Amino acid sequence: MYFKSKFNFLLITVSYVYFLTTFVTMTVIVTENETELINKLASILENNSNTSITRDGTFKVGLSGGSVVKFLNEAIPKLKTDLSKWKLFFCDERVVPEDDPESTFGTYKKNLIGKVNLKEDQFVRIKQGVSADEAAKDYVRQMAEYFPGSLLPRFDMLLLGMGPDGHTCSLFPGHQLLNENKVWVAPITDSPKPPPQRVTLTFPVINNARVAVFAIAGEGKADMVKRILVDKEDLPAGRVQPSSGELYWILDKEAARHYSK
Ligand SMILES: O=C1O[C@H](COP(=O)(O)O)[C@@H](O)[C@H](O)[C@H]1O
Repeated sequence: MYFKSKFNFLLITVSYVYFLTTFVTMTVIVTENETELINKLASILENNSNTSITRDGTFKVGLSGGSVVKFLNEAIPKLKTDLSKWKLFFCDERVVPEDDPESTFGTYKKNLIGKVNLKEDQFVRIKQGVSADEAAKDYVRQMAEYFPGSLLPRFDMLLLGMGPDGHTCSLFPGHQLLNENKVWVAPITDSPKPPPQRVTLTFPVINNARVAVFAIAGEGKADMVKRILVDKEDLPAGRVQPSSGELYWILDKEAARHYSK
C-alpha cells in the first residue's frame, strides 16, 4: 500500500532498520537429493499450514516461480492439511498473459488445479492486459483486502527461490528496487532475466513474514549459496531476514557443495 502520511513512512523506515538489526532464526538444511528436499519442504509447509489454520482459519502463502514451481507441485499433493483454507499470493509474477509459459500462475494452474484440492479463486493473481506499474498497484489493492488495516502484510509463509546471480523474487543485484520501502509490491520493467516486465514483493513485506523458506537445488547455485551463507556477501537473497519470524534454507547436496557452517 502507498503510505498515506509522513508518519507511516517514518514508521516503516524505522521498522525496516530495526528488522535489519534484529536477530534472525535461520536454519540451513542440507538434503541428499531433490526428492529429500521436496519431502523437507512438504513437512515445513504442512506444519505451518496446520498451525496457521488452527490459529486464523486460513494459511496465507506467497509463491515463487522458477524451480520452486516444480518443488511445490511435487510437495503439495503429499500434504496432510486443509488446502481449501489456503490463500495463494505471488512473491513475484511476470507481466505476461496467463497462458504464456512464462506466467508463474499459469504454470501452477496447469500442474495443480484439478489435481489437488485447490481452486483457481484461491490464487490472488495479477490483473491481465495492463502495464507492470498498473499490475503492481492493482496487486496492492487486492492484497489489502486480505490484510485489512495492516501497515505491512504479514504472510504466514513465503516460498522462495534464488537465481544463480543471487536474486530472489524479482529483486536483482544492484537494482534500485532493493531499497524500495514505500510500496508493498513494485513494478520492474528492466528485469535482467526475461521477461523484463514483472511485479515483485518488496523487502519490508518479505521481512515481515512469519516464515520464509528457500528451496534451492543444483550445482549451478553452489557458488552463490557460498557467497551468501559463508562469505556473507550482500546479495538480494541474503537480505531475506524475517525480523520476527523464521528463515529456512533447504539445499540439496549439489547446491550445498561449497557450504560449511
Ligand atoms: O525469475 C525468477 O527467478 C527466481 C529464481 O528462479 P530459479 O529457476 O533459478 O529457481 C524465482 O525465485 C522467481 O520467482 C522467478 O520469477
